[in-house]
Amino acid sequence: MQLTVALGQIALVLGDREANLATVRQIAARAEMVGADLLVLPELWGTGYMLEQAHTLSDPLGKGLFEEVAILAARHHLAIIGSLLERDGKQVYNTATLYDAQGKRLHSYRKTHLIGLMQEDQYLGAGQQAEIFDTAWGKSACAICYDLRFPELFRRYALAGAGVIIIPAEWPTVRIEHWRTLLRARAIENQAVVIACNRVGSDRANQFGGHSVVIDPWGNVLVEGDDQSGLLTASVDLDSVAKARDFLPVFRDRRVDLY
Ligand SMILES: O=C(O)CCC(=O)C(=O)O
Repeated sequence: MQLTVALGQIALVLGDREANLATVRQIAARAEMVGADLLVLPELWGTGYMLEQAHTLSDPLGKGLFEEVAILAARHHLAIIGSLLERDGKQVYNTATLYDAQGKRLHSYRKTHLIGLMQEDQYLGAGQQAEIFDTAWGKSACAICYDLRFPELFRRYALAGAGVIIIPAEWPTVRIEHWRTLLRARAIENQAVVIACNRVGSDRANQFGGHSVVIDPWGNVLVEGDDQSGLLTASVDLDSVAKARDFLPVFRDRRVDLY
């Protein structure tokens, strides 16, 4: 089975939900035109890192910007995933949601590793769940930006059967080589398709580096952006996951008696 992925590598306007939604509406229309099955958006695409206003800039699941994504998914007949500020009572989370091509929410994931370097831990709650989910293209999982530095999360997903791991991000230019290296490592070590969308542009503190990618289970980069905004597309062979895992059975060969 082939999956056509579109990566919406966009610049964001800090705290301006309407402007960012307008950009995403255009990107979703373009993703439909290129025949994408799945559109991936960056982390916190609605607001960027304006965390001191997280409460007022957030929405409960299913409302506000979450509802707008559901509408776009159904309108353009494609699945959409990206993260937004989610309000649940007094707490706010950095939450990635996957909507299917009918606009139904299939999964939500609250970022589990909050990055102190960007004050996330001061303003947001940490997710307490890391589960895989079923999609039209098979078992998949989600991680958000800083989560990429924690291989245990990805191994958990792979052992649970996920063959596709999707990562929305706001990764700064200054550490972009970590991003590129770790993404390939997560794909190779877990024999998984890794789909990662990073923003571009800048905010008060950082320049963001783009280099959104789709990587196959052998670590081949199927498409990679530069540091400019744009829509990137790739078609990925999902059968390659089972083939790689059969050919080189590293999960079987782990020494769980030692570690
Ligand atoms: O780990 C990094 O270097 C960047 C992570 C990050 O920017 C984030 O989680 O938002």
